[in-house]
Amino acid sequence: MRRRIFRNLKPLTLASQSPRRKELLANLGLVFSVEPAKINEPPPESETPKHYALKLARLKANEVASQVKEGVVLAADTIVVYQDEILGKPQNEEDAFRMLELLSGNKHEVFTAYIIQEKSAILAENVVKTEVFFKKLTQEEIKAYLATDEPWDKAGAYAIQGLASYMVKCINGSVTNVIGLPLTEVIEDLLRLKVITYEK
Ligand SMILES: Cc1cn([C@H]2C[C@H](O)[C@@H](COP(=O)(O)OP(=O)(O)OP(=O)(O)O)O2)c(=O)[nH]c1=O
Repeated sequence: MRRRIFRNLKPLTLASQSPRRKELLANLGLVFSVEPAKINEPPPESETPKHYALKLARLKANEVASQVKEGVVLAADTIVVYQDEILGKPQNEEDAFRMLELLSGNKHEVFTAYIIQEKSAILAENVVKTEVFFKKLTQEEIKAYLATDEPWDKAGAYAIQGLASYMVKCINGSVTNVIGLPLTEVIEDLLRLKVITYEK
């Protein structure tokens, strides 16, 4: 039995070090190479969260697209936003604790911006929003979670796909968007741009 819906019409490079993004695409049976973008993420300025995520995704896409010989590059950036405050990856334990205290018992937004680029031409760019509702967390619970290695490389200091899954009461929007790539939209764009097509 075949485990593949899509085949490539063009080579695809994922410009990401994120094991989650790689797994999300690999789960669909997509064929792609991985080339992490080596950029220093600048801190947010006065732009909106949506524009900040797009700015970072553009920087990543540009860096890798300038090096890739053939095909298209897919780059993305995910941020967590609580009442207009952008929560990136936590810097330290104190930072992670503060983030989880903000999210506790509240609604926040997760934005993932993605870019599909070929050489210097941006073929598609999009920002997708998901609303996430957290249960109330106790201090003891946050401490126990922070003792795991899960929060450190995640925006907002949690992983919906991991140990924090029980902390999420409900979401409004795409779950893969929270994990790092809004697959519905990304696949639609890759099909439209004829980077991939359906297997016969
Ligand atoms: C909120 C949330 C974020 N994340 C992850 C997705 C991203 O990997 C990370 C946000 O950081 P990003 O800066 O978007 O990505 P990255 O540094 O991991 O990889 P790269 O820049 O090379 O593409 O947080 C989860 O895995 N689960 C979650 O529930």
